[in-house]
Amino acid sequence: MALKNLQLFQPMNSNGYQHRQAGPMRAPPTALSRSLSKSAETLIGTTRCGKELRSRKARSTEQPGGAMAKGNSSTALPNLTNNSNWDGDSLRSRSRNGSASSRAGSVDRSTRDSNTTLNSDEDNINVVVRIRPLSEKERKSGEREILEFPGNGQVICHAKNPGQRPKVFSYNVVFEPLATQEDVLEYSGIKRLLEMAVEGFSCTAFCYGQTGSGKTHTLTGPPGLVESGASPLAPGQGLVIRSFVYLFQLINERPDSHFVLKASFLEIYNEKVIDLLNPGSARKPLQVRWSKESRGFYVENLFTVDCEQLDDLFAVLEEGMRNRAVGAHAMNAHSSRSHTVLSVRVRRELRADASVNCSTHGKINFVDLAGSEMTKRTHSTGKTLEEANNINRSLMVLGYCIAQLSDGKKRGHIPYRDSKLTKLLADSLSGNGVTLMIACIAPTKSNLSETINTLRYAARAKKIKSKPIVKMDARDALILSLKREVEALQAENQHLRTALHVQTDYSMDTYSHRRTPPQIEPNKLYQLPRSELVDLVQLHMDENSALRKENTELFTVRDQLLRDQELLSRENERLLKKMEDVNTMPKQRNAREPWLCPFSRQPERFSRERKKKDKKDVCVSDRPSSPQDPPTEKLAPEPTPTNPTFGQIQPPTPHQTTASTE
Ligand SMILES: Nc1ncnc2c1ncn2[C@@H]1O[C@H](COP(=O)(O)OP(=O)(O)OP(=O)(O)O)[C@@H](O)[C@H]1O
Repeated sequence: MALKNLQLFQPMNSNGYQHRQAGPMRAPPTALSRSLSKSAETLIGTTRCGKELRSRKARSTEQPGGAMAKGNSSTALPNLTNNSNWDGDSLRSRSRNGSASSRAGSVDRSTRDSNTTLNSDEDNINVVVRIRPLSEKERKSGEREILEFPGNGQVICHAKNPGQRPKVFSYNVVFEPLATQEDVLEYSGIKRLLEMAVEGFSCTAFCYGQTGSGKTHTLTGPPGLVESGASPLAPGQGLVIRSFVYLFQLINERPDSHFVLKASFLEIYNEKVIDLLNPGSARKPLQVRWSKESRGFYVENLFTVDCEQLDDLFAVLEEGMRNRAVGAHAMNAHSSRSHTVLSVRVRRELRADASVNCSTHGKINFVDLAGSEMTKRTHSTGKTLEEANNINRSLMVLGYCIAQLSDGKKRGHIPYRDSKLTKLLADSLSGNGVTLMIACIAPTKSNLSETINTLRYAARAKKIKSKPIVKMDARDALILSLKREVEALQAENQHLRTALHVQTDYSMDTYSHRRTPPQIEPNKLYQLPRSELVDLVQLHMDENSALRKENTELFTVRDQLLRDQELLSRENERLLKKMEDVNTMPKQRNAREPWLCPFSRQPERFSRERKKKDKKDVCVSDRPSSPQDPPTEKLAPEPTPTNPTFGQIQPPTPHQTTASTE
């Protein structure tokens, strides 16, 4: 009924979002339970960022796990399948090895979108694949390409030996080597993630793949581009900068809401979490802790930066990129030696209706994973070897978590706690978040086994299901949902009353003594003392249950009336049928055989007399009936109505009809 259909936000309704009931109201946390971040003053000078960024640094008031102050409540969410960005069959290509001549031919979108199989409650992780072009080094050494893209989101890996069968994988979208950075923004589904982050969802985009496969290139462009301060519209700029531009575009399109953006940037280097916005000279690691309140992991004392303008986000990215650990090895001269997580929290304060303001807490994470590497091939030794081992270990744990999560039936313990990376990605992988995985691969024969590993990894991740939820303050959610429910019930009851012609009026009937909640001025809700707030909630709840009761009563009346109507219409039909039968009979016979007239009161008596006569007729009949006799026409059986008007007119039996004609 009304409650089931209740949605907290209009935009969500239109997208078919589902409602998850607000949890019980919780008391705001104490200041101590919030995570603290270092004050701006103590940090100036420790970072190499420009003045602009420093001026934005502020003490964070955010709660562990993402929500800013107060408890969280949730509302469920939309299906990635509906993403309008995913239209474009013209982009499908049948090119081989990226030989597509047109730009349009460089993106391959599956028409068999796996998400279409999902029900509205659950969403799958969206997985796309990007294949980098041959590097100069590979070209010079005459490396062979072994990937084929037949379209429909498929990637075919040809085996090293001609006798072996090729392996076929399929994904939502495949970006062939000629795909541009802009293509990735348009067709990867990242725009949808950003829209959802603005609506209050927790979203994550992460790049996975072997070392040198193009993860960092996809997220931030070629080495040094971001740090050089190049224009955000430069063709090489990666997904992060492009997403920032789109995020601000979304924000500017919503003048009815007030947005607060906060960004943080960290890296996990050798299993230590380092704040990239404030690494300090000693690069002191931060602790990853579990928050009972938000039921998630968070990084203690992580620095956050208020970002009022687009430039602030650029500055955060630039600063973090300068501070992240990069090294060289045989397979990549600018190899990331750590996993990085850039988070932008989006707090949206919107006026839900005339009297209630509420806020949502969305988030978008960009995760650049360090590449898995075969230490033999990268010739890693010493420090690089230690880094590689840590990278591989954490990726192995991530792989294990993905395998467990994707195995819907046998889901057992998920070892998030086994690495810092999985602790921080737990939220995105496990349930409440919306996740995009960009699997990056190299096209060459020498990378075949790593490529197959990545594609398998991605195929497994594609099976993970999640139920994204909007995070909003519990108190706001509760009041808002009660108000919406009251309105929906009132509208429904009014409709029923009109339909049933029931004359009830709130001012006149038993409902009139009920106290109705007062109209609270916009923006005043927060100023109400706690006792009044509790009273307000109580009033809404009372009104709600009274309306629900009335609703049930009205439905009972309506059901009874519907039943009566059904009986009447059945009787009507029966009578009409009889009328037709009568009209098709010859008139004379009707005159002689009054029991065929449905409106006569005589037939009952006649039929009893007739029965006696028939018995005699049977005795004097010419011959007994035989199985070869044509079947005699039967009249429709009578209904057995409960209505007393039924059953008074008995039609003649088939035998009587036959006898009368003889
Ligand atoms: N799509 C692409 N177009 C052009 N050049 C690319 C593309 N993808 C990757 N490259 C180039 O390939 C090289 C390796 O890419 P990148 O550093 O992004 O790999 P990675 O997967 O991040 O490696 P690692 O895990 O070692 O950090 C870089 O010079 C990068 O510019």
